[in-house]
Amino acid sequence: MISGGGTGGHVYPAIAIANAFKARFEDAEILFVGAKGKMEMQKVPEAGYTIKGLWISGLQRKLTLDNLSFPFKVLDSLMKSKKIIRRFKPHAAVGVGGYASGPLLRMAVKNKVPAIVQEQNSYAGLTNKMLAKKVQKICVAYPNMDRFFPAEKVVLTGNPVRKDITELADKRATAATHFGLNPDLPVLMVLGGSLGARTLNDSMIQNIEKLIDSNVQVLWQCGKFYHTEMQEKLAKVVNNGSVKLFEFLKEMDLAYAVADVVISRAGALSVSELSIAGKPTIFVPSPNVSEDHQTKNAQAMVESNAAVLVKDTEARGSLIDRAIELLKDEEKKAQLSSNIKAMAKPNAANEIVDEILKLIA
Ligand SMILES: CC(=O)N[C@H]1[C@@H](OP(=O)(O)OP(=O)(O)OC[C@H]2O[C@@H](n3ccc(=O)[nH]c3=O)[C@H](O)[C@@H]2O)O[C@H](CO)[C@@H](O)[C@@H]1O
Repeated sequence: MISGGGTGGHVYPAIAIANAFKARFEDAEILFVGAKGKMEMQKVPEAGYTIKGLWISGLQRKLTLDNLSFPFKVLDSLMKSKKIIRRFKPHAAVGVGGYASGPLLRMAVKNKVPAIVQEQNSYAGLTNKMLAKKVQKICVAYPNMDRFFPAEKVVLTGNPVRKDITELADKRATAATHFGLNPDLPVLMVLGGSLGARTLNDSMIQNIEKLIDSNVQVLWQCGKFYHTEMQEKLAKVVNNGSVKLFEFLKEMDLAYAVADVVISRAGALSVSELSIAGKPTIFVPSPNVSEDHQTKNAQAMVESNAAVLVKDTEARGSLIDRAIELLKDEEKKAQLSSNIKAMAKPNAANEIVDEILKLIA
């Protein structure tokens, strides 16, 4: 049983673990448990798995009507989790962070189901911190996570990444055809995390003409909340077809394969995937996340000269110029590519499956 979600940064590692488990045990039965109305309720069935939804959300920092219903939601989710666990009788439960994994994993532990959590970030999330005392193992992606978790439970596996993203060699030509790009001209990919990023979108709109004049082609993922607005704004500037706007990229492997330089938020999974893909990257960490954890995620890369960091507050001014400069600098691109690749942990999903199997045994 695998539980969690809310954003791509939780959902895709969950799917990667399920796929790695299925690859070893074809007949394994896997059930996902997510939060009603959240991204996992759509993405998990698309990946071929069954998911059940709990009525659960986060606690808001200010007093809202939603907060009044929070205790009821927790109680309802705990009861529903208990029922789901009793019916499905899992051999193990894995929590990937996000609202639903709290009640599900608590109930799993209470019902003596071996339990693991997977923490994607260099700064531990609230749900995982609460579960840490109860579960048997905590699979992490960054060193020194015993600041948050009992040291004897921590295993450094890296973040589980979808298999197609670990196999990019020879996909560039197919990818260029797929996106309608000229394989001989440079490609910039702009990635705002699973939900899109206002700063990156504004920087793009302000600089479209500069990019086109520099012969740069762009794969620009703007996020579902910004799509209509960006489409309208893009229609007003001259676009010779070399700027491709997407609400959400389904074929991330192809997008990574064709990108020469990437501008990205520093969500944990983006960082892990870009490392595996070996892409020269400019990270613009989101300032809107707890404890500024995206800056911490990106910092590890920057300290190893494996990526460039531009602060969110400075992005509107200089980001696109720096990307154009980097696209032209072959030496710097090669150096960043080889250094970021050295940080990759492409076997994480399999190592997590090993940990699950040890617990079951
Ligand atoms: C705003 C916010 O709360 N962000 C958090 C969220 O990130 P968020 O979900 O935004 O970002 P991540 O970078 O961790 O993961 C994004 C995932 O979505 C996929 N993807 C993205 C765009 C797209 O068009 N298509 C696509 O498939 C990526 O390939 C990746 O697998 O969870 C991460 C992991 O806990 C945290 O580090 C982030 O700080």
